[in-house]
Parts: sequence; structure tokens; C-alpha cells
Amino acid sequence: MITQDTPMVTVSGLGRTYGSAGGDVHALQDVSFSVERGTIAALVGRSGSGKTTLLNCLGGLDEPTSGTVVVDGIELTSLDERARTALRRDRLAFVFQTFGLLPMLSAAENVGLPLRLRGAAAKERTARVAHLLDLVGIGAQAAQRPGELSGGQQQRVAIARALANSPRLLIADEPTGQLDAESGASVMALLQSVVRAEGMTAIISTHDLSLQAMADQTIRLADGRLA
Ligand SMILES: Nc1ncnc2c1ncn2[C@@H]1O[C@H](COP(=O)(O)OP(=O)(O)OP(=O)(O)O)[C@@H](O)[C@H]1O
Repeated sequence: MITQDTPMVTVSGLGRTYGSAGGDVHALQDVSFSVERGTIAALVGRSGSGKTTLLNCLGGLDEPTSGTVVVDGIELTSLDERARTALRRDRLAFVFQTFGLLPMLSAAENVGLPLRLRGAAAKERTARVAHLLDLVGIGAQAAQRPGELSGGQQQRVAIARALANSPRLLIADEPTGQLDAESGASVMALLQSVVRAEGMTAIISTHDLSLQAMADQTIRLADGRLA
């Protein structure tokens, strides 16, 4: 039975090996940890230490070679692709370094896209989008396209979009990697405040020391292993 005490994420003995021309690459080896509900975990490690691979395995975007990943009481490795897609849509949200916004859509349309895909009524969509844009502080830029926004503003739109379907778990891969120090800090502060306000759980990979300071837990990887 899932209770408030069940961790949001439990990773056990996780391994991911990629075959490559130069031989096998052990991107992750025997990684185990858990993340409690309502907390923020910072994922840190040098370039190539396995952070993206780990986040992709957590989000069901990549399949582990060994071990298990349990998200919100559901073991991902036991699901078929269709069930994994449903889990991603209903419970998870992703934020990437490169924002991933659709260039031809306005900020508001980008944020409304997950609601549209879920079949939400137009009235509900409009209200939720306005709320989310205000929440991330870009209500005034609702009609602008990504190309007309700064990097920090684009990441705010991406965060608002990630929150659209009220996910349980937010997975962010270096969300401030493309931003200057000042906008990076403000995006991190925003992420922290929305995750706390919505009672979500977040796992955020970062090189940013200030995020590590504000996280409840730090998961440190070195050469694919927990350090
Ligand atoms: N699809 C793939 N095929 C082969 N090797 C891969 C693949 N994806 C990742 N790797 C290798 O796995 C290791 C871990 O990569 P990963 O991208 O997870 O690291 P990272 O910590 O996210 O790095 P960065 O901070 O630079 O993004 C690296 O050695 C990488 O070259």
C-alpha cells in the first residue's frame, strides 16, 4: 500500500550499460537511493558521471540494464511502453536545459499544450494557463513566442508547462545550464518555491552550488556510481 511515508522514488541496484564501438560504457553501476515525498534532491557529479542517464531511467525515457526504479509505488521496469507513457503523462514532468518549447506557439499556448493533449475544456485551460504564467512571473509575456523571450523567461515558460498537469514528480536536467548566473539563480529559486508550494517532489541535476544548498538531499555520482 502506498502511504505518505512511501518514498516518491526508490532506486535499487540500478545499472545502465551502453554498447559502443570502443566497448561497453557503464553509465550507471549499482546505484541505490530513495527520495521522500515533498522533498527536493539535487543530483550532482562531473560531466559524464551519469546524471542524464539516471534522470532518463527515473522518467522512463531509458531502460536500465539492471536493477529497479519505483516511482510513486509503481515499478517502471515492469511496465510496457504504453503504461510508461501514461505514467509520464499523468505523474511526471520534465524540464530540460534547452527548454524544449515549440517555437511557433506563444508562451501561453506552450503552457496549455499538456492540457490540450489531456482534452481539458477551453475554459479550464485558459484559467489554468493564466494562473501558471502568473505563478512563474511571466503573465505579461503570455502572447510572445519563445524566440521573443530571454533564456530565463523561456525556462519559466517550460516550468509552467511542466506544472500544467499537476505532476507528482518533477525531473529537471540542468535547468539553469544555459542561463547566466543571475537568471539561473532566479529560476532555481522559482523551482524551489513552486515545488514546495505544490507539495511536489523534485530531482534536479545541477552544477549549481546554491541549488545544492537549498535541496533536502544531495545525490552525488562519480563514474556512474554513488560517491
Ligand atoms: N546513448 C548512449 N550511448 C553510448 N554511451 C552513452 C549514451 N548516453 C550516455 N552515454 C555515456 O554514458 C556516460 C554517462 O553519460 P551522461 O550523459 O549520463 O552523463 P552526465 O553526468 O549527464 O554528463 P553531462 O553533465 O555532461 O550532461 C558517458 O560516458 C556517456 O558517454
